[in-house]
Amino acid sequence: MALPSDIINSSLNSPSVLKDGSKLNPDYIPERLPHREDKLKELTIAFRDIVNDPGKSSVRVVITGRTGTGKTVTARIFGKAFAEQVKNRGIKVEYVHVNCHRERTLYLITLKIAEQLKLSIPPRGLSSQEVFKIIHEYLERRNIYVIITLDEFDYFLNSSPPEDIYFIVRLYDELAVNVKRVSYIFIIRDLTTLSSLDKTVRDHIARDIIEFPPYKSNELYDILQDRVKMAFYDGTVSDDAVKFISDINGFDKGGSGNARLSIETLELAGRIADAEGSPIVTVEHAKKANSRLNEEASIILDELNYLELHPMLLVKALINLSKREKKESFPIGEVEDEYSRLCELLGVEPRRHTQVFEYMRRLKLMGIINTQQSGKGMRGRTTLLSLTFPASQELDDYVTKLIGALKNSEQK
Ligand SMILES: Nc1ncnc2c1ncn2[C@@H]1O[C@H](COP(=O)(O)OP(=O)(O)OP(=O)(O)O)[C@@H](O)[C@H]1O
Repeated sequence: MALPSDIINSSLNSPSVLKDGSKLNPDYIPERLPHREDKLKELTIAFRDIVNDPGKSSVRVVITGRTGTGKTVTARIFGKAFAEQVKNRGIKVEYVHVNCHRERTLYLITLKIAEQLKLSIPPRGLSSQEVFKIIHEYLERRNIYVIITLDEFDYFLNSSPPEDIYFIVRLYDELAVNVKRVSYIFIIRDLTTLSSLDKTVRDHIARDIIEFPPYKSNELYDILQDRVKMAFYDGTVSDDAVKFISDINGFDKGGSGNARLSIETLELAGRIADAEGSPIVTVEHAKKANSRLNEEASIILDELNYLELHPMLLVKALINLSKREKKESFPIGEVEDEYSRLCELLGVEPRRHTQVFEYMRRLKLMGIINTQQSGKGMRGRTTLLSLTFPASQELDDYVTKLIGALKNSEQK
């Protein structure tokens, strides 16, 4: 029988179909954007006043569309390329991208903007409004215009006090300046979020709406082929495998039209091929990857369907924390705080601690969460909670939808 060290060494040296897996990473920014060229054009037209009549207006564009339709990547590529191109025409534009789910408050968003502009802000004592003023003065001094993308802006709209929303979108009512240097791209997954806003605020956001439709199968095929070239060795991915993934996800063939999920399937197919020692990713590997990803999702979705409102809110609290903090497990107290915040947002009374405990026990039995005791490092010992599944955007959307339905049925 082989020694563990031999097994490890031979596996470390075993060949892989992947030449550069980082090109399949969700944060990787590709050079080309197949099938989003028209969106780059629309964005350029929307922002060209910055070049034609600098400082006259503050441009506002909303990008909307389902998950995985390229909203984030298109905004980033547009911002960078636009700044580069207008530089040749003598105009200084900086692009700033802030994720409102990660930066949860107006203050954190403002600091992030300053940080990306490489502007140092005193650590304490300033309000968001004051920081914004410093940012504007800096732009003025250097004659810079800035395009700020506020990604997952739905989250900011749903969780911020009205005065903060008002401030950020009606910026030029608050700042007494002649030259408007700040323009925005708002990325909003669900446009109905806007309907709850006051008209005077809404009109400052929804001036120009660019919709990103879910991808059709031939579009996913082109996107995947680009990634195959970048991430895999020549000739190691069969055309049938790519075709299978694009057909199963293509919106015109009943799929979700999600490029992220398609790329994730391609990557998993590659890893399965490696694990089986196959020099080629075949359609069988693609099928296995697809059913593995779907199986995981469907078992969890099934379980979630049976939850009542409050346990569901606990799941949502864990999803929020996992996405925000990029960690997996959280002390029970933190989960309860996030849960209480969600209850407040929804206008429902949070359950008492003992009841929450009972829900957690049940969620554990259902296989939805894991619990473990923290090590001694933390103050005393505490229970750490984690989800048994990745906090993907699809799941987040699904849970949010179920919460909405449960809340409505409670009110009836
Ligand atoms: N047209 C495209 N060409 C190449 N890659 C793409 C394209 N569209 C999307 N992608 C890739 O698909 C993944 C998801 O895209 P992105 O994060 O931009 O979607 P999104 O619409 O912002 O999703 P979400 O609403 O979930 O945040 C990323 O890895 C991105 O690089």
